Amino acid sequence: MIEDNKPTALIMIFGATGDLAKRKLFPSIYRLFQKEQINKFAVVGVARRPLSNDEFQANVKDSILTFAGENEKVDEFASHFYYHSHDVSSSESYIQLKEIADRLDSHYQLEGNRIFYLAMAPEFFGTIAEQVKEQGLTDTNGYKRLVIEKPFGHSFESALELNEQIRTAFNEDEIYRIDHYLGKEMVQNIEVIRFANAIFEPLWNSRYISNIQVTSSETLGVEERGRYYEKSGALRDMVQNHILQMVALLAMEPPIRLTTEEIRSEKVRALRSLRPMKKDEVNQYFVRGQYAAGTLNGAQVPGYREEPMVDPDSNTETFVAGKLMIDNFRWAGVPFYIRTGKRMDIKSTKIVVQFKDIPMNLYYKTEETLHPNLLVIHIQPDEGITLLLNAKKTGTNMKSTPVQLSFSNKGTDRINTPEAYERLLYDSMRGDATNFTHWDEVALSWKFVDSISNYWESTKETSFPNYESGTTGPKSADELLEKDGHSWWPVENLDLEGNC
Ligand SMILES: NC(=O)C1=CN([C@@H]2O[C@H](COP(=O)(O)OP(=O)(O)OC[C@H]3O[C@@H](n4cnc5c(N)ncnc54)[C@H](OP(=O)(O)O)[C@@H]3O)[C@@H](O)[C@H]2O)C=CC1
Ligand SMILES: O=C1O[C@H](COP(=O)(O)O)[C@@H](O)[C@H](O)[C@H]1O
Repeated sequence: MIEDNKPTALIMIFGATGDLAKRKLFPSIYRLFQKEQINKFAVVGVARRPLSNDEFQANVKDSILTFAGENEKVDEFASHFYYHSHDVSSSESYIQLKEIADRLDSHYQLEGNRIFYLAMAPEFFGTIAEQVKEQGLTDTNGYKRLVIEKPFGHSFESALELNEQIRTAFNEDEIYRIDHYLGKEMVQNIEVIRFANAIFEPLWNSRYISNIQVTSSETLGVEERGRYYEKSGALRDMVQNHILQMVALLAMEPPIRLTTEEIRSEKVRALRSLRPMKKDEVNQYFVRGQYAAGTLNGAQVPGYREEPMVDPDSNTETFVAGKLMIDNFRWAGVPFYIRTGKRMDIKSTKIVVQFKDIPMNLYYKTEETLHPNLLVIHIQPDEGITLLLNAKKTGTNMKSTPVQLSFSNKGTDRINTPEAYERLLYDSMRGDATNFTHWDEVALSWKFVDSISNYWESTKETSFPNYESGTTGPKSADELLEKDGHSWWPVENLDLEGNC
């Protein structure tokens, strides 16, 4: 059941001295506090390094000033934070953690509600879940919920093993698997655009849609995460989770009700319809890339193989482009093209829905430039929607020109737009699991991705590095669409300022 009143909870953050806690979690809890969406709460930070409560509170304040950009009531906010130095692999200190939790529960009247937020390396996820149960931290009168960060496994097998471990302590409806893309405003908007507009849903199928393109490009390189990324690559890091989640939202059937269960079950059905690939078909549907040195924003940047903790002969992909086919009645024959990569020319996530030309266009096609109708969903950094239509060119004799109808979130209340983590934390406190991934979605996504990664790992890509930093990726990504008579819509030109 979703609680609508101000939720109360004791939030235990495992990994409270880490990067995620500092950059995302503390500022998000602060914003909920500042907006008075929560008032009865306490946070226990857990990590190994020795810190007093005062030192930890000072770190929290520092994070708010740096990443939330405000300091109103920051002392009062930080006073809700406590610290417990604890090695999560040792069972003894969970007993002290339980004592702290029980004390804070009664001090702040938290009704026994507990959130266990795992902001740590994934190898600890299973142990923590088992220990909090064994040491009695989950024996509480209120709710107990596990919020778990990515990566959720490395393959279907490892994800299954992890899932079985955490299920010994938490039921599926108590597990909140974070996919931060599901907290983004415009990702949440996909359903509304589709299902609240009479003009789209009737056209949302293979009769009217030519292809759908999902691009998530980054300018950042692998930074300090070489150790993790070497074992992950772009396929596991971005496609298995964020990109397939966006595809599921675009492809799913309308749910019969807007409940967590119904929405998830439609997403699962869409993921089940993904066309599986045999080994010898992978190259037909997917291409991979790895960045070389290049120039980005005027500065010289190193290639992937020169990054710290990266093998100088690495076979890891930093770019993926693929063609997904969804073999069901609605989508038969419509390719969903996806691409994502690091060190590309711009930071941008966009969805472009390209509609088919209508026969009338033969009549109006007076110029080679006649534009197909496009619906562009701008996920980030700009947020909004653009619809590209054709209209009469002023003063000419029935010549057409593309025109845009644009909506930008910037113009409304962007300042108050909650960040992804803020929404997701709030949802987990309210018991709304809609924007978290269910095990069935995770399992299907891994099975799909495994068929590609197993093949890629067994074959050395001799062309690596195959794209320069600061570009749109390897040529093979363009060729993938050219084979079908399509091409990528250039995301940098499909902006909300009217350029196309
Ligand atoms: N950073 C980000 O932006 C994102 C991170 N994530 C995920 O979030 C998780 C955390 O990432 P991030 O914050 O970057 O990682 P960090 O390496 O910055 O932080 C790791 C944390 O774990 C603690 N820790 C490590 N070993 C132990 C141990 N044995 N017992 C107790 N505490 C321990 C560390 O503190 P200490 O050394 O004091 O013990 C530190 O607080 C990962 O799963 C990552 O994939 C997901 C998306 C984005
Ligand atoms: O999960 C991840 O996402 C980020 C990209 O997130 P965004 O919100 O900035 O688009 C990516 O950089 C990172 O490698 C990956 O682990």
